Amino acid sequence: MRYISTRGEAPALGFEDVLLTGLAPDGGLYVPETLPHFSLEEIRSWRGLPYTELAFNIMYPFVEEAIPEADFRQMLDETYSVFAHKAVAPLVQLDTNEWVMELFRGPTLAFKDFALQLLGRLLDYVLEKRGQHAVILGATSGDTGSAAIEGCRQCEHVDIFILHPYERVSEVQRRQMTTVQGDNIHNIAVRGNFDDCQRMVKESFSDQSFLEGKARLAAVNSINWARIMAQIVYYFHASLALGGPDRSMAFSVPTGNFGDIFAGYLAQKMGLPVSQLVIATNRNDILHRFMSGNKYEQHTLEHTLSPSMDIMVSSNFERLLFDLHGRDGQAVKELLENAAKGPVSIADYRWKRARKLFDSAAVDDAMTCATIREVYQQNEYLLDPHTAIGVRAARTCRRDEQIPMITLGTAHPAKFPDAIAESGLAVKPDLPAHMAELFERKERYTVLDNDRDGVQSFIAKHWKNA
Ligand SMILES: Cc1ncc(COP(=O)(O)O)c(C=O)c1O
Ligand SMILES: N[C@@H](CCOP(=O)(O)O)C(=O)O
Repeated sequence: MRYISTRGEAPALGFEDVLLTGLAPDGGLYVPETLPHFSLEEIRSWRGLPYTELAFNIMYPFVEEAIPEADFRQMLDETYSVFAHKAVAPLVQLDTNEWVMELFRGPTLAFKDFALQLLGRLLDYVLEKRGQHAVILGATSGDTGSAAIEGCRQCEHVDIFILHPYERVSEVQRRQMTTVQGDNIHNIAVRGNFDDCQRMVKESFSDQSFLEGKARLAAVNSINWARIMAQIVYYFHASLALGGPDRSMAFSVPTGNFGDIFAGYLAQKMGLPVSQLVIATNRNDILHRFMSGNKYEQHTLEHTLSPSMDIMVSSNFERLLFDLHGRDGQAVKELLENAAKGPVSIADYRWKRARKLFDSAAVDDAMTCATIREVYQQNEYLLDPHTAIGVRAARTCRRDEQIPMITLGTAHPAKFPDAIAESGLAVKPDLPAHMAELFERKERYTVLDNDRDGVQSFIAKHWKNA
């Protein structure tokens, strides 16, 4: 399997190099040159398999040239054994043909654990094999950071630097990152927003000279193909649990960086019958405005009750644009260069092709709270604000009541007690036992200005072998 860049100018790479490279040198994102395709018969034969077996069947074609079967199986066993539910991603029914898939039963209580528990193991495996050390640099709006730290903290061959927007993540999210002790773990609160953090990360990958050639950067954000790969699996898992592939499914996906929903799009391309994908955004609704009106235009980023989705420059949207433009990297490059200067549209027939599968809705804070209340009153089931946006968008955009609609439950409500309080419910979601003392643990982080050079100097000074 070879991987090519969405900007068309970087050399194609194999899995190991894609894993370690993160962002392509031409600024693009790597995607597989061709996707594996599974027949309905083959998918049907996976019914009832444990999650790890399913994960192996779906992911192995992407990694087989780099990792022997037994080693990959072992990594998957270790990865999914840390989840608190036997089903790994259990489904909860809200109504007839309406479900939430709980993706927050991993150690840091968000869907990021599915990929980052695996990514840590993959990185360690490959770095060990090559005798190399890497400096992990990631940006987080709250959840990727803690999942990356948890997934990579045991890795012998990495230092981890995570940038989060200062005072723009929930207190639980911040403490999940800043209370993990370790000489190789560095949390930086940037006086800016998530887009600023993500921009710094991408610019640092493009020019790594600040590390003076002594180390290479590795990515934990969904710019790293391995993140997307692991997120494809749970679409198959949900479908198989509800009668797929003999019936089609619809998914509603709380969306920010477009990684999770892009994984759903790939699942469909790999043979899973998916009839609808709903892009569910908060007030930072650039993707909804594009999907509903073919206008891609950046607005000022706003702070909402769903902070993990406070994202305007949505990385993985580039991967979809690449497909919509017939995999013409030059066209994507020009489009994104223009998008940085002002509003852009794509050819109408390309946009209409996207609309066959995708719908979208933007949900504001008041509606998020109303949905948390509504579902709690109907089902005694507490949604986190991101999942609530998914449920509201699912109910708004549903095309066919006969088709199961599955909202991805992306985070545990205990991560966002302020949003739950704001919804007016008198319930306080408890943190699980392993996080019971979170508020007593000592925090360690550094606040830096929104200045790339300052952040890079900090990294250059603090990584282990600097
Ligand atoms: C809880 C939660 N929900 C939804 C999202 C959006 O996912 P994506 O960025 O893959 O679109 C994120 C972060 O990205 C998140 O942390
Ligand atoms: N919501 C994310 C933002 C980063 O997204 P990623 O999927 O590209 O890592 C977060 O919680 O950090």
